[in-house]
Amino acid sequence: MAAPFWLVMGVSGSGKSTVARALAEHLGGAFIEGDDYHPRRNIELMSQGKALADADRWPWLAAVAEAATRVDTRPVVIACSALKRGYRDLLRERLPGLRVLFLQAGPDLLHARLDARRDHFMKAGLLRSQFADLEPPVGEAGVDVLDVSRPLPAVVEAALRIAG
Ligand SMILES: Nc1ncnc2c1ncn2[C@@H]1O[C@H](COP(=O)(O)OP(=O)(O)OP(=O)(O)O)[C@@H](O)[C@H]1O
Ligand SMILES: O=C(O)[C@H](O)[C@@H](O)[C@H](O)[C@H](O)CO
Repeated sequence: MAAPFWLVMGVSGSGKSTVARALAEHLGGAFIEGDDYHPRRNIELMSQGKALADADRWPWLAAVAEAATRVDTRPVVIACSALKRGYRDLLRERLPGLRVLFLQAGPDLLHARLDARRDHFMKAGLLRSQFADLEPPVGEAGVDVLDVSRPLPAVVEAALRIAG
């Protein structure tokens, strides 16, 4: 049976929004942009170049999960950093059958992509803290790893192959 929920996760600049949106479109599902569910204070912190702490993230993750359950369409494809194991466990608990796509690339490449990105509150300076917080999901149930150092069409094609 097709998975009802997909989490596209990784550090800032790994391509979560881009890949999740493309995947949702190809699967005929709904797309949820995790960033839309941050409390305003979180956006302010990140805009000031300050990393979020666990306490800032829990209410956000709960809001993302709730938004996903409110959507009627399936599958629901969610772009959300979900950097730590505990964050993913919260999402798994609330979104049964959740499949995870982990977008992986090195800091230098992602730094360059963030530097080139315009009009976004999240700047490349926070990348170091993102990698420091990252607990790769490798070995957790229902996880696939995508090498996103490749050009976008190849990444999307690989994501579609995984999603069937
Ligand atoms: N495979 C790729 N090759 C080249 N550029 C890419 C690729 N994937 C994404 N990008 C570009 O990298 C930038 C970051 O992508 P995107 O905004 O989707 O990442 P994100 O993980 O959602 O970031 P954030 O968490 O900060 O919102 C964008 O400008 C996007 O167009
Ligand atoms: O978990 C976090 O540190 C943050 O929430 C970020 O990852 C942002 O949501 C996003 O990735 C930036 O656009």
